[in-house]
Amino acid sequence: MQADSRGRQVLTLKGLDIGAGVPRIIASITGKGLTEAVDQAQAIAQTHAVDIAELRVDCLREPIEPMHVIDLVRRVAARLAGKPLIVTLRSEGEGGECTLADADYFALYAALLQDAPLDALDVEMMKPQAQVMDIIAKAHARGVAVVLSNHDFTATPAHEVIIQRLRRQQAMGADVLKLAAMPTCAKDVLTLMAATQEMHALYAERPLLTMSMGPLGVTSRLAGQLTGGALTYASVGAPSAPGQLDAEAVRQVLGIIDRGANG
Ligand SMILES: O=C1C[C@@](O)(C(=O)O)C[C@@H](O)[C@@H]1O
Repeated sequence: MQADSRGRQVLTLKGLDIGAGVPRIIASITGKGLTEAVDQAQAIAQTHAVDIAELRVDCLREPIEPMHVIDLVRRVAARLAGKPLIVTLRSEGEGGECTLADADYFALYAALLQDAPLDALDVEMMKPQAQVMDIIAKAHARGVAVVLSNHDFTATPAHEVIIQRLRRQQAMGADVLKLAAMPTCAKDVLTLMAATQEMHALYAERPLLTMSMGPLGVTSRLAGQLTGGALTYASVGAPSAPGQLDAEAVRQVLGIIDRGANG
């Protein structure tokens, strides 16, 4: 990690700087089985539009057993042509398909940290705190970055609550601060963007990854240059959440905004 004069750190994963310059683009691998997941990894490797892959382990239809998932992560990582890999188990309560008990969620993450070639791990901040802190320590001991995440698929928290959660993630030791919320009106999208901008301007020492989901929220996924968001999700094939745009289109729009903003 390098830091600027205000203490903002740039996270580097596999030589890719996150938190400086144009926002980085993440695409999710949502395959229901090994072959589909590996094919998606290959497609992500081949497009210049995507910087980072996220493997959504919760989308697997096969039993989520450590040996099986470790093998999957190895095969996916081998196809990514050097692009960094985030591994995510998204719980049902946060918009995913993982129904594992917390003990099994953390046991699987601990097993992956032992044996799988991942660059970052997505950990839901609202899980039991002692276990969250333990897995953060384990990840850091292995040189794996932690994305602490929080999702609200029904509403957008108030401006102050968004900032509080992102600050808490930072205090807990996150390397990336992530919050996704569902807007019910245009103002909710502006709330998410304004809270991100304030967090970036006043408090953030780590890269920010925030989004307002669904069709109403698409502007938030393109607004990192304005709000200070360092990363955004976009799709290669099937989106992994509502409102994700095609990665090629997002790459173009981010380039246009960057050229306009930097002359
Ligand atoms: O947390 C997120 C963000 C996301 O939900 C989105 O809205 O783009 C997509 C998920 O795959 C990812 O894990």
